Amino acid sequence: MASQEDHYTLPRPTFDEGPKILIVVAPYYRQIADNLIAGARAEIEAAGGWHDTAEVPGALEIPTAIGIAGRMSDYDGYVALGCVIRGETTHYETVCNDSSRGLTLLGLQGLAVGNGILTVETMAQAEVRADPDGQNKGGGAAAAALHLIALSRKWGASRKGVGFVRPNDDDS
Ligand SMILES: Nc1c(NC[C@H](O)[C@H](O)[C@H](O)CO)[nH]c(=O)[nH]c1=O
Ligand SMILES: CC(=O)[C@@H](O)COP(=O)(O)O
Repeated sequence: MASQEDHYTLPRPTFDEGPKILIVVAPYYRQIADNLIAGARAEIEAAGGWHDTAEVPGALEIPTAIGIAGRMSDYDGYVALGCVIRGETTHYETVCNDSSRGLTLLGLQGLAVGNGILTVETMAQAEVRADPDGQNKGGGAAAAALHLIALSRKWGASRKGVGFVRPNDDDS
């Protein structure tokens, strides 16, 4: 099995104007969430960006919250953070699959979304992946959003994204 250290990481993008990013986090496991948030914030700040943070009860609510923010605000991108740990039933599959699919659909609608929702079997697996000095999945999710924002700007999209029209868009 390939180790996490083996994969390639794109160079951090640069911006003339620091992007404004909303972090939406489900602190179902508080300490895990706090580590994911720390990693994401550090990555956004290193790129010269700004961040706000919103909490939702669980991973299933993250896509809905980002969808609401996408219609009601003008963030350049979004970072989804959470931790789903398998229990006794099949609910794990629902939470994992529906949260990730919801984020993918939002991306296909034109939002720049990085997915940092951990889907793991044990708390130990979550801890090493959330640790900013470990696998830093929160930082990785923020980096993904930053790269998508940079591509949007490179290809000429307005700050309001492409295709995700808000009711109050002045250029809609
Ligand atoms: N088991 C986990 C959940 N479950 C809760 C759901 O995400 C959702 O909030 C509930 O079904 C109400 O809609 N959420 C996590 O983030 N992590 C879990 O391990
Ligand atoms: C991922 C979940 O929803 C899970 O933690 C719920 O636990 P259970 O499957 O034992 O009800």
